[in-house]
Amino acid sequence: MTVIVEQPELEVEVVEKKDDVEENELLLDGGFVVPETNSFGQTFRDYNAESERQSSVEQFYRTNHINQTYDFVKKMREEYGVLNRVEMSIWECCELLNEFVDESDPDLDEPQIEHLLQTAEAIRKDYPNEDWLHLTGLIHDLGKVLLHPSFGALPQWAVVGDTFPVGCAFDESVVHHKYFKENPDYNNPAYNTKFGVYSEGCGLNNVLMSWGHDDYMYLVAKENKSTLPSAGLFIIRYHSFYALHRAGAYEHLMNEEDVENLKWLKIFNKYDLYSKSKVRIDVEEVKPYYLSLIKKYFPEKLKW
Ligand SMILES: O[C@H]1[C@H](O)[C@@H](O)[C@H](O)[C@@H](O)[C@H]1O
Ligand SMILES: [Fe+2]
Ligand SMILES: [Fe+2]
Repeated sequence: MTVIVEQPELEVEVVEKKDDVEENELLLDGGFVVPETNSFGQTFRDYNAESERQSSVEQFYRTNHINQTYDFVKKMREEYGVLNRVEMSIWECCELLNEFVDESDPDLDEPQIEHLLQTAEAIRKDYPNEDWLHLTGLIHDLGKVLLHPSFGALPQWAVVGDTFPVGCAFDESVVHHKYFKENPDYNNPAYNTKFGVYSEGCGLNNVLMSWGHDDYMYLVAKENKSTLPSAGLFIIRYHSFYALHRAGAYEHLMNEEDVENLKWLKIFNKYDLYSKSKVRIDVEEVKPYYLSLIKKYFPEKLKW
């Protein structure tokens, strides 16, 4: 049986700068006001700025870059792709994330559930009609449950942080690129050329990405037959792929569908990144709305 899922239309709107917006804030499409500083008062994603998190974030990336090899990713995809660990609903999973703080994130030290709700609510304000995008905001980081003991308590380097393809050369634009020199694939001629094991336009679906919460959550959504549109699944799967959506690297691996979906990912990224703040959302107040979306796009219980 073929299920045809309607693709959302992308309307690009140019928004005039409002008078009441302060000079140091940037207005982007959708009307979202991008703050200049993160919850520590520093510029976003500045991996070299001296801050209380700088050195631990750098250590995080060192371990991540050394250990994310082609063989490691293959093994993890096989092991976790079978989804035989836990049965639970999407909301139960959101609650599980309450106890984790992401060690790779220079901008936020709040529990993850705060970040999920902040992202979803910020999108909802600017794109009230795209309910699939609100839900995508809510669930995009749920793959971080891999940190939980019932998922084997994976180390942070195998769960969070920016992602990148394995099986071809690591692009210079990947954060803390220098640490790849200690990755065994770095000197492997099968994996260290521009295309490596891939070919021009092969499509990201055929590219192995470093293992973490993105690809895992994509597998969960797909295997449990979520009816989210392909742009939603794409966002979940590649939202940490900053080398692509920020720096434009690896475009030679994309196919036409990727090019379309990337437009939505770029929109999504602003909300994912810039909604990080100390502003608290009242969980109980927004919960009924998100439960209704979960019901629309997911089965009651999912295999994880
Ligand atoms: O530190 C962050 C965090 O782990 C996010 O969830 C991930 O999507 C980002 O790409 C990463 O840089
Ligand atoms: Fe993420
Ligand atoms: Fe996120």
